[in-house]
Amino acid sequence: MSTDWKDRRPKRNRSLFESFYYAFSGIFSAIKRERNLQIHIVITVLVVIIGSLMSLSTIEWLFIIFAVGGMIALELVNTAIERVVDLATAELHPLAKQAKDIAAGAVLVYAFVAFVVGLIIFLPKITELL
Ligand SMILES: Nc1ncnc2c1ncn2[C@@H]1O[C@H](COP(=O)(O)OP(=O)(O)OP(=O)(O)O)[C@@H](O)[C@H]1O
Repeated sequence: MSTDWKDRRPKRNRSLFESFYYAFSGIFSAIKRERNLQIHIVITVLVVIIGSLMSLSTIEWLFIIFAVGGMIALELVNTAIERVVDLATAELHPLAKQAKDIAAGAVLVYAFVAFVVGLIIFLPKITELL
């Protein structure tokens, strides 16, 4: 079996530090270009501020961390899929459409879950304040 693809890959990471560096530069380049990711970051900051003001329990913080962290991670994966699809074809193609729409669907599902988690945690505290 040909291993030609291995020779065409960019140079392998030499150290753990370099791997982190590339991962962080990927995160920053996605944040710079993707409006949805910027919105998620703003929401995350707001949720952390509001959560701190409402003194959430440890369990509540754990759910919030999984909700917002998972949301950002999934949006990064969605962005990576969009890039690969655009790299694979500049033409309109039904499979390219499916790949992008399914990845966007995954983000939508998680966004709904995160929203429900936020409602369950914050709604009772907000109604208590009113
Ligand atoms: N190569 C393609 N072939 C067929 N349909 C495509 C292709 N590229 C994009 N589309 C369709 O257009 C939609 C928008 O794609 P586009 O790449 O412009 O935005 P996006 O980057 O997916 O959106 P966002 O960044 O807002 O999540 C896709 O969800 C898909 O339905």
